[in-house]
Amino acid sequence: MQESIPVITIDGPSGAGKGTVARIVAEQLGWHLLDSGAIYRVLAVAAQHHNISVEDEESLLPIAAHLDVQFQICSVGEGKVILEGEDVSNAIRTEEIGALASKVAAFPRVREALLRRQRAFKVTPGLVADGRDMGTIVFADAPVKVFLTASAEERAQRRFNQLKGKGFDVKIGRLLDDIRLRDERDQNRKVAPLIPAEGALIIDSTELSIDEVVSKILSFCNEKLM
Ligand SMILES: Nc1ncnc2c1ncn2[C@@H]1O[C@H](COP(=O)(O)OP(=O)(O)OP(=O)(O)O)[C@@H](O)[C@H]1O
Ligand SMILES: Nc1ccn([C@@H]2O[C@H](COP(=O)(O)O)[C@@H](O)[C@H]2O)c(=O)n1
Repeated sequence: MQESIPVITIDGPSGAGKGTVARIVAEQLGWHLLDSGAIYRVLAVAAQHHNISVEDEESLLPIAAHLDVQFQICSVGEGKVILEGEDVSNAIRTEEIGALASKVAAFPRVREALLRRQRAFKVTPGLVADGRDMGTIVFADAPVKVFLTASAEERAQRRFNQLKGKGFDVKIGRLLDDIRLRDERDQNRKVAPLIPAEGALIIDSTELSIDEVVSKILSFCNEKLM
């Protein structure tokens, strides 16, 4: 029965550490993982491939409805994203694609078209889902909801370290501007804005290590699920 499958939702702004802690929590519990931002990023790349403007909701709809994407698990914590047969795992991780993703994500009908695909990740024994509206919309009935945040400066620094480590040529000032712009767009859009879900545990990770955040989430889970 689909209803009895537990879901932990982790929402929050870009660079707060959602993906990192979601992966660790999912590994520790042996549950499935949904990186919902990757779906919006893939849609932005697909729009580029098909020469469709990210401002054109009507033309984005058929691509969103029939997105030919596979999320392949290669080894623990490692996955490949395949769009129309092409490995786009690195291509979707740039800040440029993050910004385009937040534009396509502002369209209500695009979000609607991607709902079923996201909900299909809810399979036994459980799911850890990270994004912007996991606890408010996609899995509104989840028993455990977390809102993870950090200062914009800290998030820009983390993103800088992450992208540098992957060999991208990035500037911290530009990253901070991008993060602020994306926060603004995600928080103020008309549909599924980035806000904490009712009952969510709010964690400010500015001064916390990854392990400390994971431990807070696991304690909250124990409290809610036991
Ligand atoms: N508490 C923390 N302290 C220091 N670094 C962290 C912490 N949490 C995450 N990081 C690092 O910050 C970077 C960004 O984290 P992550 O990609 O998980 O963020 P995110 O919230 O999923 O971002 P996005 O929504 O844009 O995908 C990663 O390199 C990660 O290792
Ligand atoms: N549930 C979600 C997840 C993501 N988005 C939008 O996609 C952008 C990229 O997401 P990342 O988590 O990979 O950075 C993000 O800025 C959001 O606009 C969303 O709307 N809902």
